[in-house]
Amino acid sequence: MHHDFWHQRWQEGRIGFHQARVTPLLERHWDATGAPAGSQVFVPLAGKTLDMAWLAARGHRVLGVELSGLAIDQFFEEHGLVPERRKSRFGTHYSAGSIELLCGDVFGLDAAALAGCGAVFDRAALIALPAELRGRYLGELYALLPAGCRGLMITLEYPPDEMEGPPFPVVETEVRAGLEREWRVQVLERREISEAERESRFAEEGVTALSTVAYALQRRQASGS
Ligand SMILES: C[S@@+](CC[C@H](N)C(=O)[O-])C[C@H]1O[C@@H](n2cnc3c(N)ncnc32)[C@H](O)[C@@H]1O
Repeated sequence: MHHDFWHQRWQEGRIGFHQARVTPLLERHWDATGAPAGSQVFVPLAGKTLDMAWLAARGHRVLGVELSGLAIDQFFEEHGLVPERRKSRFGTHYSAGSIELLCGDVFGLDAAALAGCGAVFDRAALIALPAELRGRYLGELYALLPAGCRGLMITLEYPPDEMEGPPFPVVETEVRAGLEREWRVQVLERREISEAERESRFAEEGVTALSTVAYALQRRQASGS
C-alpha cells in the first residue's frame, strides 16, 4: 500500500483503526508471551496507539515505527511529552522517557535497528498490509528480530471477498507459513466479534463473520530449537 495512502489518512483524520483504549487482548495476553521484564518492545506500524503507553507503564522500553509524523506528534502531545529528536539512516527518532518513535518506513529497517528488541507487539500492522507486502513483512522484517524474541500478534479473519481492506483478513495458515521457519507460533485466543462490537464499517460492507486471533510468538534460537 502506497505511503501516500497513509499520509492522507492521517492528514484527513480518517483513523478509525485508532482505539481510545488499550487493546483488551494485549492486556489479557501480554504476560503469556514471556517477554522479558524491562525489554524493549518493537511496535511496527505504530500509529499513536495507547498500547505503547501501556507497555511503557509495564516497565518496557518501546520502539514504535510509524510513517506519519502527524501520528507521532499527536502521540507525544496527547501524553503531555516533549520528545528529543535525532536523525539516523532510518529516519527521525523522537524519544521521551522509555518511548522512542521512529518516523520512517518499517521496510527500511535492518537487524542493527532492532538488535535491542526483546519483544514485538503487532496490532493492526500485519493486517494493514496488502498480501503482496505481507509475505515480505513476515519473512524479512520479522527475520531481523533477535533470537529468543517474544511477541504478541493480533489478526482479523473475515470472508475475503466481503470487504476491501485495510484491514485485510489474515488466516492462521498465512501467519504460520510466513513465520514458522523462524518462530514458534501459538494461538492464544480466537474470538468471534459480535455485530454489536464491530466497527460500523464491517456492517456497512456486509461482512457476515468476523473473528480476532491472538498469537504468541517466540523466535527460535539460531540452532533451530
Ligand atoms: C492500521 S494503522 C494501525 C496503527 C496502530 N498499530 C494501532 O493499533 O492503532 C497502520 C499504521 O501503519 C502506518 N504505516 C503504514 N505503512 C507503514 C510503513 N511501511 N512503515 C511504517 N509505518 C507504516 C500507517 O501510517 C498507520 O498509522
